[in-house]
Amino acid sequence: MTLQLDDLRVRHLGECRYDSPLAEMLSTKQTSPHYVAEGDRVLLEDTVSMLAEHRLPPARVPSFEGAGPRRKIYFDPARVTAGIVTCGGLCPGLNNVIRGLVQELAVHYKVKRILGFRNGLRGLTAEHRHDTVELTPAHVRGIHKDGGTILGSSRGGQDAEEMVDSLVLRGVDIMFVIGGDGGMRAATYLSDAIRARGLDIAVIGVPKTIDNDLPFTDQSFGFQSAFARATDFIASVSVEAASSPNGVGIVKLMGRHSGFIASYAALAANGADIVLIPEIPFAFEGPDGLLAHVEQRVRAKGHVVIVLAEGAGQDLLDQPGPQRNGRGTDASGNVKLGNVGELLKERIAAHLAAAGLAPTMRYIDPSYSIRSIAANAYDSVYCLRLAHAAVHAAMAGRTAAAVARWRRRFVHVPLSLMTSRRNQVDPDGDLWMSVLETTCQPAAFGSQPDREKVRTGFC
Ligand SMILES: Nc1ncnc2c1ncn2[C@@H]1O[C@H](COP(=O)(O)OP(=O)(O)OP(=O)(O)O)[C@@H](O)[C@H]1O
Ligand SMILES: O=P(O)(O)OC[C@H]1O[C@](O)(CO)[C@@H](O)[C@@H]1O
Ligand SMILES: [Mg+2]
Repeated sequence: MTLQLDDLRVRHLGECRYDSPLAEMLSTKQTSPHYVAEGDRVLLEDTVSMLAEHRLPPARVPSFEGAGPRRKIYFDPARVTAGIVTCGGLCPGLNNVIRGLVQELAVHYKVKRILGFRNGLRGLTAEHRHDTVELTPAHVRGIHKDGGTILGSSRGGQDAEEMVDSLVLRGVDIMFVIGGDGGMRAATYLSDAIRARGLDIAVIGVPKTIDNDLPFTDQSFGFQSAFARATDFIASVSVEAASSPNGVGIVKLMGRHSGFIASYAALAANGADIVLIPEIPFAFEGPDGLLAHVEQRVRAKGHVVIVLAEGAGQDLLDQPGPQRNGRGTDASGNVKLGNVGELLKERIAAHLAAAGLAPTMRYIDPSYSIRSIAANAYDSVYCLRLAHAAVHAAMAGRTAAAVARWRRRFVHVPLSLMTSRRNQVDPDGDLWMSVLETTCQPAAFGSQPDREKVRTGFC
């Protein structure tokens, strides 16, 4: 199914009748390479051939509504209450987004009441709906220097109707949901339940996750900070491996079912011999299997460095059964991953010993170390600008939408699209080509069962 222009339209709560306090700032604004004027749109596709396939005039090809302040807004700032919640795994930049939201709401729109709901969407259940914190610029002044989230986060499913009751009881007009695929899914259910009740409450998602597994955004915030931190561990394990006879350095990195952190960290560290990601299955055995390649690298250079995405090789661990992997799911329904790092260590150590290359194994699993840090400079700016875009969207009455950066422009993406599929590394894309060019590893290790085609199109 090819996306059409109407698939990318964002819902508006109604006519914007109030003058925006930022209207004066907009008087001279027009579209340029550095600004998307009100009413203009950002193309979904950015190559001549992809655009030509539509055989449509520019105004009809799929495009996103540009983000940014509007001259007229839907809500009366003097009477608005905003709510903020952070959900799912921690991610560098969460506090930066909270700070940006509060600053833009309070300072520029003069919104007087901003409620922080605690510990993820459980903070919107009947049990916790009154345990909120009033957020003011003074309260959030220095939080951007800290990792984590001052509001707390959690996993688990909550009832949409119960959450809507909380918004009504607390008088919330705008709800900002900062979350990953799960959080965006929850925001979708929340806005659906609000619409079914005919309520005038805007729900705006701010996509978040170190995994970068969200579609329709160039990168999710926190991803750059996480993979930058991961390069430190790759550097350490490379030193250990290079300083030991038949050294084998392995770093296992987060990313769930997407291999972006492993791919980018390996490219940034630029010293890995092998990168293993969930999107590309691998076999241990056989003349072109992984073990033969590891042995060849150890014989050639005396050591080997492997960057392993935590979601790689799950098929080698999976047992048949209802959850496919037999390990069940977490409170949010995410499949629990098996420890492919342990399997890799065992198989490589045994193979090299049998080949007469007694190995020195060095294994690092940074785990939470790459996501509990503060945002780096890039993500700090990105988070602040996403927060500004989210406030402008909400005040202009947009809802059931996320703010995202798409081809360098800030845009509004319907939540239904944000949850339509998982963003994964395209085995036929240029990122993976760069990894192969850097590691000189083969495109595949061992004879592959038919690889589950990674859905990398727009839909
Ligand atoms: N299928 C779902 N239906 C309703 N709500 C959901 C669903 N999945 C997740 N949620 C809600 O979203 C919250 C966050 O989801 P999850 O724990 O999967 O993390 P996430 O938002 O995907 O972030 P990350 O991927 O960075 O960990 C959950 O606590 C739950 O409240
Ligand atoms: O926070 P938990 O429940 O330990 O889950 C860890 C998962 O969360 C993430 O950090 C973000 O989704 C994944 O990369 C990782 O697999
Ligand atoms: Mg997720």
